[in-house]
Amino acid sequence: MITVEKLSRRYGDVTVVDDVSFEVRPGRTTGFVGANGAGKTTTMRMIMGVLSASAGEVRWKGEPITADVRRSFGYMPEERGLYPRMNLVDQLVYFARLHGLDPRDARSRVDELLEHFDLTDRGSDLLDTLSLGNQQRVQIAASLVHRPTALVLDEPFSGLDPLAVDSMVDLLQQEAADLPLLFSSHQLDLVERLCDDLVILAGGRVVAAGPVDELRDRGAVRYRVVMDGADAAWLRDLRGVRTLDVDGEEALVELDGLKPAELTRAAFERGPVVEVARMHQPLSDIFRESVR
Ligand SMILES: Nc1ncnc2c1ncn2[C@@H]1O[C@H](COP(=O)(O)OP(=O)(O)OP(=O)(O)O)[C@@H](O)[C@H]1O
Repeated sequence: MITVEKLSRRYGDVTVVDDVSFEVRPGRTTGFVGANGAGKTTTMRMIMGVLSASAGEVRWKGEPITADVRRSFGYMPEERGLYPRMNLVDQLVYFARLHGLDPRDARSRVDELLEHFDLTDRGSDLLDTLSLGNQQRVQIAASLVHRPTALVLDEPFSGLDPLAVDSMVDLLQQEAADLPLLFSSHQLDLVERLCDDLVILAGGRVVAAGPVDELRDRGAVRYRVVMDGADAAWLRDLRGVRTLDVDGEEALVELDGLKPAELTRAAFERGPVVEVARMHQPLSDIFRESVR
């Protein structure tokens, strides 16, 4: 487990990361979200030791993190860092060797990853001849080449189409299922789909953190009512309900005194019903409310 404990970073008088604490647990995917400039990259750089902290510390399995432990992590930096004019095999072997794999092990690991990433036939191609999606796959492969103990990925999915995202997610789930995985992203739908835990940063501070399910449950419970061929506007006059939106046969409501079963009964009394469904609060709402 990676523990970030009261981490701060100042530039002159400006504090860009302010007393940030959270945990990244093994076997769990932790999403790191926040508006542009919230401090995500700065925090990740401090976790990786690329940038020193002004205060606070990073721990690994409860102990202060060391350079050796950091070397064992897989890191995908925001500025990337592969060599555009080097072929895939040579550069992945190079990274594996930098991490201490012997030549034979490095080569077999690279072959394994290229196969896994469906890039075997591109092994001798230069990186910059690959599509953006394939270059991102190589970036991920580079972060996995030394069989890391944890993964810290700065916007690994940016610029990818939905199918490329799905295939990257599959690969990560196969290769890194048991590892602590922290990744930053602006794609909230993706974060919602992938993450077990969430850390929301605003202005350098953690404004919400915890399991995604718990964060969702903290918000108001909403119900979607869909009538069959009848206007749903009657919900506006129902006592014990706050109507958030009505669109023809559909309405979104919050219960304000009424019980769920009473809402369902009231709907059936008004006419044919397609559904009365409890809605999870979307992550985008949690995000907006947290950073407000
Ligand atoms: N070397 C630096 N000197 C001064 N300020 C800096 C420096 N590096 C970063 N900052 C500032 O720190 C703040 C946090 O930046 P950071 O890149 O960590 O945010 P972020 O959440 O990763 O943003 P984005 O989503 O846009 O990548 C920003 O206001 C940025 O301008």
